[in-house]
Parts: sequence; C-alpha cells; structure tokens
Amino acid sequence: MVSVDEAQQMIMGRVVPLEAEEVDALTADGRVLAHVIQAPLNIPDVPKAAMDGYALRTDDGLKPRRIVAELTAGTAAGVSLEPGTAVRIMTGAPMPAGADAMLPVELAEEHAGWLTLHHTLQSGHHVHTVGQDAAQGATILPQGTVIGTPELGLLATFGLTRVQVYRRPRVAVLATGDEVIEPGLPRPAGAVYDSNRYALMAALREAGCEVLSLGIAPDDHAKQREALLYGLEAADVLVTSGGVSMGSRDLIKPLLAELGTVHFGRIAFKPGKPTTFATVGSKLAFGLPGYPVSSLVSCEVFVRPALRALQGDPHPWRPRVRVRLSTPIRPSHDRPEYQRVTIRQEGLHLVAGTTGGQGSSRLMSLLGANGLLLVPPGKAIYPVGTELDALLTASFVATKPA
Ligand SMILES: Nc1nc2c(c(=O)[nH]1)N[C@H]1C(S)=C(S)[C@@H](COP(=O)(O)OP(=O)(O)OC[C@H]3O[C@@H](n4cnc5c(N)ncnc54)[C@H](O)[C@@H]3O)O[C@H]1N2
Ligand code: MOO
Repeated sequence: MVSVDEAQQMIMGRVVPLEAEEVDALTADGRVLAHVIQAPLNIPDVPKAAMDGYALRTDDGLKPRRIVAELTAGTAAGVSLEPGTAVRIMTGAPMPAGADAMLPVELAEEHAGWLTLHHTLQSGHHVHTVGQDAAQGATILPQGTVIGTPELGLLATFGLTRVQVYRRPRVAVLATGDEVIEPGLPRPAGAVYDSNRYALMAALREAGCEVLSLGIAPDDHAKQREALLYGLEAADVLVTSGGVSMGSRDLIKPLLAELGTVHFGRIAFKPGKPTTFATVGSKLAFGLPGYPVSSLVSCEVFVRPALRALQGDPHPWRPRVRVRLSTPIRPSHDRPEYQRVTIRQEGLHLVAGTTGGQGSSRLMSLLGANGLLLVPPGKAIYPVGTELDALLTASFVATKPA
C-alpha cells in the first residue's frame, strides 16, 4: 500500500508533456501555449486620442485655434497640425503630426470654426503613446500559459491567428462489470446503470482531454483484454472503472500486469483504496474503483494532475486552502479521507461543511461540493471550528452581497 504522496509522485514522474501542434489561435481557449509569444508590434502602433475632443499643440498656449479637420478612429492621420490650428478628433483616432495633446470635448468651447481654451494643457495629455499597452518585442504570454479570455483577446489584438499548443491527451474510458448496463436499456433487478463512464468522461473533458468511450466490458478476461488493448492503441491514457478490488471477478489488475507494469495497486486513501496505476510502453493506465464516488474522487486526485501535466500545464494541482469546519467531520479510522465539502467564505475565513453521508456509493455526496477536505485518520470526530486543509475543486458558491 502506498501513500497518496508516493502514488502522486509515481504517476507524475512518468508524465512527459505531449508534443505541440498548431491550432487556430482565436478558438484556442483552454489550451496551453507551447511557445513564448512576444508582441510583434507596439500597441498602439501610433499615438492615438484617448478621448473624444480636439488635438492641438500645447506650445500655442491659451490662444484660440482654428479647426482645420475632423479625424475619426477609422481615418489615417494624413493631417499635419500647423501652429494656431486644432483638429476635432474621436477616441482611438491617430493623432495628427504636430499635435502633442488633446482636449476632451467637455472642456472645450467651439464657435464658428474656432476653439477656445480656458486652461493650459500639458504635452501628452489624453494621448495614448506608442507601445503604452504593449511594447513590441516584450514577452506577453510565456510558454505554459493556459489560454483564457484575456489571452485570447491579446492574440487577436496582435493579429495572431495560429499558435502552437500542447496536444490534448486522448483518454479512452472503459466501464467493467457484468452488472453494469448502458443507460436507456432495460435493467434487470440488481443491475446498475453505467454512471461512472459518463461521469468520468465529463471530468476528463473538463480537464482538457479528448475522450474516447470504450463502452462496457463484462467480467470476462478475453473481452476486457481486447478492450484494454484497443484503448491503449487508440489513446494516450486508459481509464477503467471497476474490477480492481479483491473479488474473484476483479480482473483489471492482473490484466494490466500482463500487458505492462503495475506501479501500485493500493493506496492508503479513501475513497479509492484499490486505485491502480500501470504503464504500458509510453501509455498511462489507471484502474479506478467501481464505486461511483471512489472512481470520481480518485480521478480528481490522481488522474487529473497527470492529464493537466500531459498538456503542458505548469500548475497541474488544485489549490490547497485552509478551511474551518462548520459541521463535525467523522474521520476514517485507518485511511486519510478526501471528504466532499462545500467551501464558502465567511468574513476572513474559508468555511467547509459536509455534503452529508460520505459512502463510496453515494454519488449525491459530490453534489454541491466544491472541495475535498483532507481528513487525517483517527477515532475522534473533528468538531466544528477545527482547521483542516482542503483542495478547491471548483469555484466558490456565490452568496448574495449583503
Ligand atoms: N474484500 C474486500 N472487498 C473490497 C475491498 C477490499 O479491500 N477487500 N475494497 C473495497 C473498496 S475500498 C472499494 S473502493 C471497492 C472497489 O471495488 P471494485 O473496483 O472492484 O469495484 P466493483 O466491485 O466492480 O464495483 C463496486 C460497486 O460499484 C458499482 N459499479 C461498478 N461499475 C459501475 C459503473 N460503471 N457505474 C455505476 N456503478 C458501478 C458496482 O455495481 C458495485 O456496487 O471494493 C471494495 N471491496
Ligand atoms: O476506497 Mo473504497 O472507495 O473506501 O470504498
């Protein structure tokens, strides 16, 4: 039996980011940049008016100016401002040559083609200078950046339409078990619908992967072997559910040992003690337990970081925060337990409350959970107010502002 830390090290030590591929930059949100991006041009590239008003020369002092033209954001400057003149200018329009400041329309008085000023202006006033927002050649996005909304906006700002990103891991998912039935088909008494494969595929998509469903394999050595081989051939990572504990029909561990190397098959961890990790050539294989909560929590704790690292994310781990208990927590007596909690902010503290019964089969315990509380093993209940660590697995629950 390995510890959670040992298991994570054994997995992460075998993860190498996948190769880069070129994709459309403008729909690359969620992808991880495989190269550094330097600003190919200054933004703005020419001095521009920051407001609607008048472009003028400050060395004319308070003298009235003759208005000689109007420049809008779409027009090329083309005009050169002679002493004693001004141009009407709109936000974003290039400043005309000779102009060194602008006067917002609210502070100006225009009459019969003449502009009168009541205050002197400083040079540079309300002018966007060249490179003010981004200087040509400066690093704007380092390698390893996860492309989100502002990053995508920046790529568009520079007119960049193609980027190199790490390839998304392709993950094949197989459910196992004679009792496991495809949702929608008739269900004999005692059989269960396959929730694991669908929930795992959703979790894997959320982690940035392409998923491939391998369906459900019965508890049959030849059929499971065939499905595993197909998955290992077609994908970078194989994830299975069920068949990893100690029952006579638990075939996944011996099959993975036959096909490759099993690095561990039991973790001092709840829920998901029989979680199994193997490599087959360069492919990673995770045998997750059949209990619905165990499969999802072990996917979160052991598989997700590997998948993030495979796609080049330099921060593959969930944030770990300190929380104060708002409900008592009963620990497992023998294993560190990752209990499902709802974390919210209360004043200066993060507060965590249980989602109810923590049984490995009770999928409802994941509803409303945005954290996994790291509960050290023991006999005594942790009372309200105890401080423990938790992994933040989703954003905070919004509370109405007071
Ligand atoms: N004698 C022992 N028995 C068990 C041990 C042990 O150490 N000694 N470990 C327990 C623990 S801890 C876990 S976790 C489970 C995991 O066992 P398996 O991975 O072999 O899971 P199964 O037996 O295949 O199924 C368990 C449970 O989950 C249901 N299931 C399975 N697949 C699905 C699916 N795709 N969708 C929804 N539900 C599924 C299945 O019907 C069972 O009820 O083992 C303990 N046993
Ligand atoms: O590790 Mo198992 O998930 O306790 O039931």
